[in-house]
Amino acid sequence: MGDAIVLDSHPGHSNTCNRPLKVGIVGGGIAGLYTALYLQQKGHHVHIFEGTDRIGGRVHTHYFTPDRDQYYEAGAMRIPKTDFQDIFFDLVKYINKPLLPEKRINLIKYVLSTDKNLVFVNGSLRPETTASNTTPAMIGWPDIDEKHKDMTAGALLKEALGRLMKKIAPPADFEPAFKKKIVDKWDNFTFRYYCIKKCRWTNSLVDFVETMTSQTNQFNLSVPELVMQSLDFGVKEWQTIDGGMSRLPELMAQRVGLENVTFGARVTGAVFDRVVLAIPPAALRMIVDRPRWSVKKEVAIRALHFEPLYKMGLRFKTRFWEHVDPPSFGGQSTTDLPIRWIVYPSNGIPVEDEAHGQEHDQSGVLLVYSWMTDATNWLPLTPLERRNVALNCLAQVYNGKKDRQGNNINVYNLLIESADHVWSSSTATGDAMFLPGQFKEHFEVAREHEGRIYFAGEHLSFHHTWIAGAALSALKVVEDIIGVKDLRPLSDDTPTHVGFGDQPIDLSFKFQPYNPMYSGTQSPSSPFSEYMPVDVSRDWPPKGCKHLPDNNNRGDGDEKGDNIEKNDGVEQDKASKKEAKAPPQVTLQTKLPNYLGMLDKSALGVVCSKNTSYYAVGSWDMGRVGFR
Ligand SMILES: Cc1cc2nc3c(=O)[nH]c(=O)nc-3n(C[C@H](O)[C@H](O)[C@H](O)COP(=O)(O)OP(=O)(O)OC[C@H]3O[C@@H](n4cnc5c(N)ncnc54)[C@H](O)[C@@H]3O)c2cc1C
Repeated sequence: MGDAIVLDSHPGHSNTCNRPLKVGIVGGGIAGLYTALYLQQKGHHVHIFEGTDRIGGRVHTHYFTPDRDQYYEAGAMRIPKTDFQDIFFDLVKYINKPLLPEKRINLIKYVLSTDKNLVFVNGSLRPETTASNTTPAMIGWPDIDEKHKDMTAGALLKEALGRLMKKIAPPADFEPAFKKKIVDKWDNFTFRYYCIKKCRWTNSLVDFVETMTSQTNQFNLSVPELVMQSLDFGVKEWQTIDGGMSRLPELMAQRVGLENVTFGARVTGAVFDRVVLAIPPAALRMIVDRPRWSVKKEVAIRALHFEPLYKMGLRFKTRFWEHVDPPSFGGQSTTDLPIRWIVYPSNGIPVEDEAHGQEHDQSGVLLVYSWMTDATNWLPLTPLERRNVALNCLAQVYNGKKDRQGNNINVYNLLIESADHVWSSSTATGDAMFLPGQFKEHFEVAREHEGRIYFAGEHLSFHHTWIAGAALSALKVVEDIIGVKDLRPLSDDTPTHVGFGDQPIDLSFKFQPYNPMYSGTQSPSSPFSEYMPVDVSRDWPPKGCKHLPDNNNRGDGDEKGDNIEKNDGVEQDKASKKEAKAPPQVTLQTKLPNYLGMLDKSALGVVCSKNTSYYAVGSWDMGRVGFR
């Protein structure tokens, strides 16, 4: 790798590195992609290893059909227009800038709530009220004193959070004020404790406000967590991406270059030179073949708390929620049923004169959304049971409601199909939401790098639970890697490329021996195979790559493995242990095509048996990916 000169003269974008770095990034969510884009823009070489066959992580639009508006957001779906989210809006500008107008990301209005949305609590529909305008008296909530019984849930929450919010409101500088006035003072306490101790509420009043404004047990999170979350939810203007939020990570990946992304590469060991682990703690914990870090770091990785999240999208023959009285054009209905929230799509809302005129009989998708304990409850059910529960709940809410022709709404008859995502079963398990003590004890240590290993992900930002948080954590990682403070986020005024010239990257892949335990596991058949139809069983090395002759290269079929690290990460059965002396290592020179993610087991098996007759691997078995 040759020397290079600093080329960046853009203010705030100076680069103290004098050579292009080769950075491996584990995780193709927003944090990994943002890190990759920024480092590339600075002239560094990146390669993303994504464990699944899909880019975007928790930004995940499920498309039922390719037709317009026939999708639901299984992950992120809405962005508040606040200063904290500037990094998101800037990123959209950055991505859009070089694109043709018809390819650009189009932000549309997202309706958070309307006064027509329904409230279904304590067994019946409350048509006269919205969730935040409901008082304990209206719905017969037990054990509420005279002073509070006619106060709305919204006003009560404002009362509780108001004095805390004031301490961090502008002109105060958010981060120092948040640390000093909120974290230092209140981090060891739950928000429930704060409401009881400071606001003199009863537990029953806390339960009422939590039921109407959030979901079960959220108020047992730390005070700073509730403050942080309320900051962003307190605004009126919201936006979403027309055509689905997944458009953002997909376009980011295209900009990074699909040849720089390997799919189906669940990393299980880390032997990197310089690497960014842009994965949630639950996934990091499962990388067992890695260095042990300080006690505090290890505790932080174990402890940082994630809450489960659950969403189901249901596609119906009509957008019946827009036809009933009162109609819901966007926003969400609040229930205390297992589904908790019914979220109506903000995309595809008919324009006003149409809405009041003709009947809309086009199909549409709504989603049900549970958080925390309410999300956990879906876990033990089968997909069919989950759909039955969701339909039963929707039927209770829409019982007796009629469409414009006067027909009863029958959700069972109207359903076309459904899909859901139990985030507790994914590598992320949900979203970061901190318990008492975690901002103070774990947050800073969790985001510090360990030598040349860096950590990114939404949980490592003050604004966790947001896409913006993931991007902010990535920005910090880039600052740490290149040794520059206060980098400006990517935006439409970011220079397209500040490089060190076109340097080839040497990538070195070590393949684990085939583990019979995994036989029969599904092959990560990548949707990208059409772009790169390389069959390495016939064409080795793949076009554009060549073996690099070096000491570590086991491309010669030598099964002694003299210069190769012994495989210690994967359990093998006795038979294969006898034969397997060491894993083969194949060193390739770039521009490396993105071939690993699309190969099936047999193809890779052939490659490896060409090198040694003992090994067969599938890309999901690829335990170690190394950068030299
Ligand atoms: C249901 C839900 C609703 C949300 N709503 C919103 C919203 O409305 N607005 C908003 O701004 N944010 C929202 N969020 C939060 C937002 O989606 C996340 O904060 C953000 O996308 C997280 O990005 P990340 O890169 O930190 O993590 P992730 O998106 O989780 O990315 C991590 C990636 O790493 C991969 N990976 C894990 N382990 C390995 C391994 N060993 N090897 C290789 N790859 C691995 C994963 O497959 C994944 O692709 C929501 C999240 C959820 C789940």
